[in-house]
Amino acid sequence: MMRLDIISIFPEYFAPLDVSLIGKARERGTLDVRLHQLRDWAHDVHKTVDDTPYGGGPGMVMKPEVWGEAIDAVTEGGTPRMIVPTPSGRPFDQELAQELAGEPWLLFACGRYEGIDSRVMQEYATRMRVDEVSIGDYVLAGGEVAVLVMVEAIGRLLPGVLGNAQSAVDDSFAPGSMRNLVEGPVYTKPPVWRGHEVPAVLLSGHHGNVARWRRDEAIRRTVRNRPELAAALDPATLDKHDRKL
Ligand SMILES: COC(=O)c1ccnc(N)c1
Repeated sequence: MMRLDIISIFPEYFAPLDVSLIGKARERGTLDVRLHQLRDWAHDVHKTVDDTPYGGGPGMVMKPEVWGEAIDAVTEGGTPRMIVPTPSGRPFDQELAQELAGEPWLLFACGRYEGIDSRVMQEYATRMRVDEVSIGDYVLAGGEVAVLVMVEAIGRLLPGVLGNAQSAVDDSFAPGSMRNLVEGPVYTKPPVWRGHEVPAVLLSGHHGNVARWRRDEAIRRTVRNRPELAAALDPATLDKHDRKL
């Protein structure tokens, strides 16, 4: 059972976690998701959670006192792994998703505005693992959508969540045989659709040829769409493939 705590001023953003895979994992008791309204720990009449940045500049910064009270209350002295979504964080990737899927307890701190006062991360790093994590090189209005992305990527890796555990192994970027590779094209019935035929090898029933064709297509697509990943591929793999390109 993994426990997920999410602190946000927009907990309603997380309604989607009640549906589909994550919803089923919660029903099954694989995931224990707890949502918290940050403003519950802001005591002034306006429940203020932000203020102007020291040093000047645009936007607002979230106050350390409010976050400190919220995290203390939510963690009750325990030590979850704390994740703070931010554009300036370490890149979230399949490898980090796999790593986080192995954690018993995650705490997501959703920042809005220009971010959370940096002393909050400093304070909690003294007693738990704190990672600032980015889901890509673009800026959002708040961390909530990033948490939805991470929770879905992590949740589908938990035992019993995916119908077929094998599909997580074959995922694009998955550690092992798909490392630094994206998946190739997929097909289903009918065998011909508007004159477009499914590649014959996939109908051949020859598993060895199918596996080789899939790997070649994965390399081909990686070279085309993600040259920087293809550059990291074992040259022997590419070399064998290139002769066919
Ligand atoms: C406020 O949070 C963000 O804008 C954010 C969080 C995580 N990844 C990003 N690329 C942006």
